[in-house]
Amino acid sequence: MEKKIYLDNAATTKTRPEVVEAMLPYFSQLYGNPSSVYEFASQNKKALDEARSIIAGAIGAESSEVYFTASGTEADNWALIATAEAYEGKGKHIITSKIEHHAVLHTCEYLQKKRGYEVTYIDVDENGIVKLDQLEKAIRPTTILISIMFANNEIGTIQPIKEIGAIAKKHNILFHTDAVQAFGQLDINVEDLGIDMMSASAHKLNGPKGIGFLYIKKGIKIRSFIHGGAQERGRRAGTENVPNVVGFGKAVEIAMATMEERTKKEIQLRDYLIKRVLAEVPYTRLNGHRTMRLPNNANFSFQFIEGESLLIMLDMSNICASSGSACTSGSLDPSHVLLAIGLPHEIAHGSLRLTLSAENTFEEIDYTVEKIKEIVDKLRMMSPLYEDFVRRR
Ligand SMILES: Cc1ncc(COP(=O)(O)O)c(C=O)c1O
Ligand code: FES
Repeated sequence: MEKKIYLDNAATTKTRPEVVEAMLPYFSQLYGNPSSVYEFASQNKKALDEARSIIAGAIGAESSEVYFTASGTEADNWALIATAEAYEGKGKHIITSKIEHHAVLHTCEYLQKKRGYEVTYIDVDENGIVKLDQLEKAIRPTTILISIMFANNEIGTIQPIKEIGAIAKKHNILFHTDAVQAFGQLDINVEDLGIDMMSASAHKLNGPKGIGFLYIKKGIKIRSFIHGGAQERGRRAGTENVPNVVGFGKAVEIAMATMEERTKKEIQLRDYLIKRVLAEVPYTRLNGHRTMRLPNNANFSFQFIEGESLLIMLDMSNICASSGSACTSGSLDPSHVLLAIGLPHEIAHGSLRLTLSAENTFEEIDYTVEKIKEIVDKLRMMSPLYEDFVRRR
């Protein structure tokens, strides 16, 4: 098979042709600065407003509560750092989980090490669900923020967001969620779920790279993050990336219109893949929750092998996959998420993340399963651990 089989949609997705088309005029003909007063530039201002309104509508928010950022990472940094600064008077304690993306974890470490904050990292159970009793017990009078991701980027586990929102509200604490993987895959209504702040990113839902947003509920006292001009209601300065914002709006419009049909297809492909791999590859486990998981995520651990070797050999078979999150796949440390769900180091190392799209086919899944079987067999034959296991059996 010559064609690439792309099974890494949690890392990024293909920008849809309709999105590219919507963006193009804003590079060429419509290049005005949205802050300028003349008629020519007002079209840019209008385009920003339209995209903001589409995005706000998609999460049950008002346009004035959506702030564009350069990435999901920036939105996470903003939510955490600016809340820390604005609520310092109340206290310096933050609660998060052990399985957050590094955009949250490394920002928490920064606040701990450089700014004197205390951070509690809540455990998850074997399926990756945050322990709610532990979360509630961790709350102190000085707690200013709970930040728990909507759905995990590695194992796909979806958190009980509504329950977490209710706990935060009961204790009068702000609740931020990193919904970078969830937005476009799951129904989200910030009001119903009790979310005060939410991060998202366009390139995970067939939009362009380098554009995200932070939802900040009306009335929340949160500081500006980038200082300068009056863009984004004075809270995030810098001339807006109009083409990217337009592309984000278009991607969200399409994602919302296609969500039901698209995720139904993804779930069929995902469940077929999971069923075949678990049935046909011995000494294999599925990581993450069986049902409370993103429609397109499958994450396996294969005993006695190295995930890195598996990835390289899949690549030679034209299959794009990942062994963890994109930025850590270059490192040899096992994933913090797989360790947090209780996997021993050697099993965490033998993991593979396959994240599908509705454009994948059953034929591609069949080919992938055959390749996995072949490669896992080959790697096990070369593994001293496997040899040892077989001898002792
Ligand atoms: C859960 C989660 N948060 C944050 C990010 C970062 O988003 P961005 O790539 O837009 O910076 C990612 C992307 O890998 C993610 O999966
Ligand atoms: S920094 Fe992105 S996954 Fe770690």
